[in-house]
Amino acid sequence: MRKDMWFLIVNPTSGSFSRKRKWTQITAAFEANELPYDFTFTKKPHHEYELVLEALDKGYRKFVSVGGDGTLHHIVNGLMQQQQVSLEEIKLAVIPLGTGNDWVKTYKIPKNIAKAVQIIKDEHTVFQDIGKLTLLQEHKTVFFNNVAGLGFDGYVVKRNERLKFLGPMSFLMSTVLGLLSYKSNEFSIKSNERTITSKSLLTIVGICQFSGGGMQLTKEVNPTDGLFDVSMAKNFTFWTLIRNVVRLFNGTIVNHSEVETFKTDSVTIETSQKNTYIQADGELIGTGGFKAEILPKKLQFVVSLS
Ligand SMILES: Nc1ncnc2c1ncn2[C@@H]1O[C@H](COP(=O)(O)OP(=O)(O)OP(=O)(O)O)[C@@H](O)[C@H]1O
Repeated sequence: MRKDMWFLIVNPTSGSFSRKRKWTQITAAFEANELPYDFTFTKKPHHEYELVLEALDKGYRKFVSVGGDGTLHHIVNGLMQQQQVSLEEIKLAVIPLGTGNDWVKTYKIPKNIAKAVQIIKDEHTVFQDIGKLTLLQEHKTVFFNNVAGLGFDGYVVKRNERLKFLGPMSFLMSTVLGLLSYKSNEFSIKSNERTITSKSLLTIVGICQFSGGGMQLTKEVNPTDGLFDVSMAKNFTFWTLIRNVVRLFNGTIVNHSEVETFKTDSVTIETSQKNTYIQADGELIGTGGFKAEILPKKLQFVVSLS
C-alpha cells in the first residue's frame, strides 16, 4: 500500500549530496530497517513541488525530504498549496544533506544517515506551526516552516548563491561581506502587539530557532505555540557586526540594544525600497513587503525524541 510507504524526494544538487555514496547509504539504511520506500530525484529547481502533487495523486502520504532547507521548503509548499488530501494524513521526515540544514537543528536530527533513518523508523511526530506569507507587491502566497525575513537577510541569501561551495561557513562570509555594500532602509512593522517605524537592517519572522547556517536570531522560539518570534535589527554597522559575530551563533544577539523582539501571530512588514529581497527558509521568494500569518500546528513532521 503506497500510503504506508515512505516516498523520498531527493535533490541530487543539494550541498552535501555526493550522488553515489550517500544514496547507497540511504537505501542501505532503509533496507536494514525494513522500511518500505519509493523515491524520485528532482530534475530542476523547485521540482519538489510538482513531485509532491504527483506522489499524493498516486497515494503516497509519508514523505522524506532528502536535501537541504530549500528542498524541504518546496516540499512543504507542495503539501500546503494542495487541497486534495487532508494534512492530518500526511507525515514529513528529513534526511539533511544540504549546506545550512537549519530546520533540522531545532529537532536535533543528525546528518549521520543511519541515525536520521532511525528517527524515521521511530516515527515520532509533532504538528508544527507553518507560516503563510502574502507578498504585497507580487500578490503571491508562499508557506515556510523555519524562518522568513527581509532586508539584509534576503540580500545575504542572494549573495550566498555564489558562495555556497564554501559550505556552512558561506553564510557567515556572505553576511560579513554583504554588510560592506548593503544600505539599510526604512521599515514599517505592524502587528496587534506593536507598530514600529525605523531604519532597519533586517527583520525576521521565526517559527524555529536556527537560520543562516546555525545563527540564532530569534528570542524564545517554540515551533508549536502558534506565534512567530519577530526580530528587527536596527542600526548595525559593519564593525558592530564583527564585534558580535559570536552572539549571532549563541543567540545572545537578541539582547543587543539595536535589536527589538516580540511575539505575534500576524505581522505586516513594508519597506521604503521596493527591491528589498525576501527570503523564506533560505530561498529567495520575491521583493517588497509581506504579511505573515501563523497557521498553528498545521503540518506533521517526524522528529527526534531527544
Ligand atoms: N535537480 C535540481 N537541479 C537544480 N536545482 C535543484 C534541483 N532540485 C532541487 N533544486 C533546487 O536547489 C535549491 C537548493 O536546494 P537545498 O536548499 O536543498 O540545498 P542547499 O542550498 O545546499 O541546502 P541549505 O538550504 O540547507 O543550505 C532549491 O531551490 C531546490 O529547489
